[in-house]
Amino acid sequence: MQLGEDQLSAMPGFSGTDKHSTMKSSPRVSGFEDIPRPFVIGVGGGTASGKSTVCSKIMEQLGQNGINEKQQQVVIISLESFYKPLTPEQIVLARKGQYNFDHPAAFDEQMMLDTLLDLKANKTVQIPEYDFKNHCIKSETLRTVNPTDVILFEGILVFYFKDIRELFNMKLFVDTDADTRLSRRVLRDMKEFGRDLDQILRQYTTYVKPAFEEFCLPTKKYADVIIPRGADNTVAIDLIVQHIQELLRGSVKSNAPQRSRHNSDSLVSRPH
Ligand SMILES: Nc1ncnc2c1ncn2[C@@H]1O[C@H](COP(=O)(O)OP(=O)(O)O)[C@@H](O)[C@H]1O
Ligand SMILES: Nc1ccn([C@@H]2O[C@H](COP(=O)(O)O)[C@@H](O)[C@H]2O)c(=O)n1
Repeated sequence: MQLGEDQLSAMPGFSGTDKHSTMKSSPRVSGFEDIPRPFVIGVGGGTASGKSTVCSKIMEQLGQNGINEKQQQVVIISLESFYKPLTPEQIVLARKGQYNFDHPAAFDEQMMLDTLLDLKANKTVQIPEYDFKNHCIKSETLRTVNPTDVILFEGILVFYFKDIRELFNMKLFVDTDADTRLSRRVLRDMKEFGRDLDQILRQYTTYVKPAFEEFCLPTKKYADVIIPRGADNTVAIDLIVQHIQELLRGSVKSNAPQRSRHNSDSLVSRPH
């Protein structure tokens, strides 16, 4: 499904056309005709910087929360879905905080690339869901992701892999102070994953922090937009949401002739 004018104009903050004053208030910016669909946004940043929270806020402001997955026009995909499976020996190490989940080699780059290429080709894909408590993929659940308008792909190393980095149409880096990230990470790992403080701090100092400095932080230079303070930065999030809405407005127009659509996706004609 593609975002139609009706749905877009229902989005909070959408300042586009109405049926009587097409484009008068917000002229189409040249170049938007070529906006790809889906529009893929990479969201990088250190652990617990607020990547997921920023993505959720973007979804919410695009009016996408609480919508049936099949009808969602914006989806969030997380890098953790692409962790390589661990051997029994590695699981033992992981339980003691002695496995490096922050190294690029921990991820299945090929699977990530294939999945993103399929999504870019508007194919339906199945994505594993990750279980942080047990350090493995939830074998019983594969998430189906249908062709969509916007993909938010978030994770610590989304900009590390060149092939994947080049697939993004927009790159955001969530930049949150390291002390804040560590304190959030400790609370999250204890509350949500039932880990003990010793294990969390050992893993953080041995692997998480050095890998952040070696592999994640250097990718900040690829970002189009850096978001200081993460989800607290409502100004940045509002601007990004507005920009996505503008882009989608262009995309709706340019893709219309090639795609079948439902009546509810009615488009308002625009001057060229
Ligand atoms: N602005 C914020 N203020 C307070 N807590 C936050 C904020 N942003 C995120 N958190 C909390 O910090 C933890 C990590 O946030 P999350 O968005 O999952 O980060 P990431 O996806 O980068 O790992 C979560 O428990 C989340 O609820
Ligand atoms: N079994 C696992 C898998 C990953 N981690 C840590 O998760 C972090 C990445 O997720 P964020 O939401 O924080 O971006 C990464 O730093 C890994 O150390 C883990 O602890 N256990």
